[in-house]
Amino acid sequence: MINARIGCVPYLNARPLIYGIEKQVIYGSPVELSLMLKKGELDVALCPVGASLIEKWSFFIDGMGIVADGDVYSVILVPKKPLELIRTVTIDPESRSSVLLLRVILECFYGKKIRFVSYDEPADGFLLIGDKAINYRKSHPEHPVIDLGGVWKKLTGLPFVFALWTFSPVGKWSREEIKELLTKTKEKGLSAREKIALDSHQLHYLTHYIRYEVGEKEKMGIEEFLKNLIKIEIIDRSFPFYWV
Ligand SMILES: C=C(O[C@@H]1C=C(C(=O)O)C=C[C@H]1O)C(=O)O
Repeated sequence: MINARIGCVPYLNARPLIYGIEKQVIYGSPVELSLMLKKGELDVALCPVGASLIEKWSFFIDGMGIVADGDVYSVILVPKKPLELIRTVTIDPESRSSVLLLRVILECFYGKKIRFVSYDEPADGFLLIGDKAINYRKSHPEHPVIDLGGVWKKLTGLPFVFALWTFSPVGKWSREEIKELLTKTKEKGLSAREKIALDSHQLHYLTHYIRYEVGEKEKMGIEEFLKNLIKIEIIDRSFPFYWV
C-alpha cells in the first residue's frame, strides 16, 4: 500500500471516500486541509473547491468528490430574515467552499453585498456545514433553514461540487498510484454505506443527498462557480483544470 499523506475532513459525508484506509488519513477541517496542502504537509487532500480555485491548484482526481445536485442537507444558512434581506452572516470557521458559495449566491444572483461577522456580533443569519449542520437540524427541527445546494441548483440548474481530491503541487507520490488507491477505496466505500451509517437517517443522507460522482455536469458546476468568483473579484482569472 502506498504511504501517501492523505488529508480528509472528519465529516460523515466523506467516510465512504476513505473506507478501509481511515488509519492512514490525516484529518482536518476544510480550512485546515487547504493550509496543510499549501505548506506541503499532504500529498493529496479532499480539499474544498473554493480553496483550490483561490490557490489555483488545478490537479484533481477525476470522477469523484463531495457533490450535491440540489439540496445537500448539511450546508445550511439559518436565517433570521428572508434570504434577500440578509446583510450580515456568522460563518462556520471550518468552511471554505460554502462561505464562497453564500457570497456568490447573494452577490451575483441577488446583487447584495454581505459582511461576515464574528460569533460575538449580532447577525442576520449563520452558516453551518458538515456534521454540525446535521446535528443542528436534528435538535432544531422547527427552525427554517436555507439549503445552499438547493439554492445553487435553482439558480444555475447545475450540481455543486464542494470538495475534490486535490493534489499538492509538490506531492511526492505518483498521482496515478494515488488515484488508483482512492478510486478503489471509493468503490468499496460506496458499497459499504449501510455499514458506515449508524441509522436510517445517516444512510438516507449518504445515499440521497451527498453524491460522489464527478462528471461533465459537475465540472460545468465548478466552471460556473469559478466564473462567478471572478465576477465578484475574489479570483482574478480563469485557469485550466487537469483531471488525473
Ligand atoms: C457538503 C459538505 O461539504 C464540505 C464543505 C466544505 C466547505 O464548505 O468548505 C468542504 C468540504 C466538504 O466536505 C458538508 O460538509 O456539509
